[in-house]
Amino acid sequence: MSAFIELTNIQHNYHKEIVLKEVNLSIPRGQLFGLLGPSGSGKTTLVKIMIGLLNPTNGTVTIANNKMPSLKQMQNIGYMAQSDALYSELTAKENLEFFASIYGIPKKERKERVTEAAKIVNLTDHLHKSLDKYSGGMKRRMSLAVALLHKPSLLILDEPTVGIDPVLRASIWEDLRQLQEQGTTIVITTHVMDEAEKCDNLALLRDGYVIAQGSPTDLKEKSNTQTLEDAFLSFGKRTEV
Ligand SMILES: Nc1ncnc2c1ncn2[C@@H]1O[C@H](COP(=O)(O)OP(=O)(O)OP(=O)(O)O)[C@@H](O)[C@H]1O
Repeated sequence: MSAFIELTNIQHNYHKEIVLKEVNLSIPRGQLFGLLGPSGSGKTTLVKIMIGLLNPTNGTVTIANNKMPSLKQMQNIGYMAQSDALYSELTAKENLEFFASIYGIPKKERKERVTEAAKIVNLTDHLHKSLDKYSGGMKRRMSLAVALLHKPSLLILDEPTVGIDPVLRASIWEDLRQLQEQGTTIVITTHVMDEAEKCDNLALLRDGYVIAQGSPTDLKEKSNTQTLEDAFLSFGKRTEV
């Protein structure tokens, strides 16, 4: 059986800069999968290609055997970008209602979905505040709520916890685990090692290639290292010429 998300020979250039050289990746359904790589290694580019926001220069992406971009699959994806795309002059509730209408959630279901999404991210008591009165962490949680509104089967989160304090970060990870238990496949990008440790499987991205793939334990065992950071360095050395 093929994987839920399959990336084959992905290459991407921005003008003359080759950002992704040859990426092959298989992500099984139901996993919390991490893309780990240093800043500028192409993580955002790769997730944008994965969900059909960006056409790769070469290569193919399939999700549930549908070649991307597929409108059908895009409707099942929740995407949380690195920067919050929210309306600061509107309240949290108005933001959620607006995005619910954009997603095409039927009017009679909207109220319930808005309540549910706010509850998951613990913002129920702050729904009537306008977002210009939200802290950075609250805005990130609101972006997660927006990505969850239409109950996507695939959630793609681009560095969701950047700038978030450790307590909120732990609580977001609890939310993610709960969503995973409900059957959601989650792909997360990070360059933070302790977050990468929490993923079921990881792909290590460097210089436009996936230099290794496996569970955090596998990766440490295979590289005979004690930490993911050392594992990353060790796999990196093997690919150097
Ligand atoms: N729209 C664009 N036009 C031109 N170059 C781009 C564009 N977007 C990204 N790049 C370049 O592609 C490379 C990879 O960027 P990308 O944002 O995918 O990396 P990243 O791993 O997500 O980085 P970070 O962890 O800092 O967010 C960088 O060199 C970046 O400058």
